[in-house]
Amino acid sequence: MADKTLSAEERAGRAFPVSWDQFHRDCRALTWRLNEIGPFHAVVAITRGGLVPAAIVARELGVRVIDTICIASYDHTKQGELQVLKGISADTAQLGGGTGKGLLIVDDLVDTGKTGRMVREILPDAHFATVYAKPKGRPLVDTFITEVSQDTWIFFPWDTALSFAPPLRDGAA
Ligand SMILES: O=P(O)(O)OC[C@H]1O[C@H](OP(=O)(O)OP(=O)(O)O)[C@H](O)[C@@H]1O
Ligand SMILES: O=c1[nH]c(=O)c2nc[nH]c2[nH]1
Ligand SMILES: [Mg+2]
Repeated sequence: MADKTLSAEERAGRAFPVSWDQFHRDCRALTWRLNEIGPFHAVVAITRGGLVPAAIVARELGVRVIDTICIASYDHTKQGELQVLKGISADTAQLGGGTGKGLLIVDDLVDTGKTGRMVREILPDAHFATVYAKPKGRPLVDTFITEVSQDTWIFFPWDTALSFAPPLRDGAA
């Protein structure tokens, strides 16, 4: 049984650090795929992690209508109850005909799929794209670029900073 005293990051065990450069390249690769599926009336970013890929994807696709759906679940690395803090605007809802048809939802990743499931309930006909996907969340995503194992924690460039790494012979992992 999973140890509830450990954070998701501690349970993950493995680390997958992503640089800005890598993230930008992965977002562009995602857009190549999405470009074959669109056009989309608007991009809906799941904040906050979806804001960065949404900006890059919208720029590449030439989409200028961008909205947000604001969901909070993880307090740093512990996932709690999902809270929708803000939904999409009436204008965006109208563009998607009420069910999200022709809208592109963007997030940085799916992990357990809890966030994605909630967004799918709100906009069932929207296209859901993430840059990274872990196996549990993968079935919820229409398009993604890289799958990482469930026991991996992805470190995004906006959550990290460059720091000194001791040489391997001094015991660094
Ligand atoms: O598939 P799940 O297990 O639901 O996890 C994925 C979600 O978790 C993270 O967001 P978080 O709630 O940490 O908020 P943030 O985007 O503001 O960092 C991430 O950006 C996804 O939105
Ligand atoms: O920065 C993050 N990395 C992850 O792997 C993850 N999973 C859920 N939420 C997450 N946030
Ligand atoms: Mg998020």
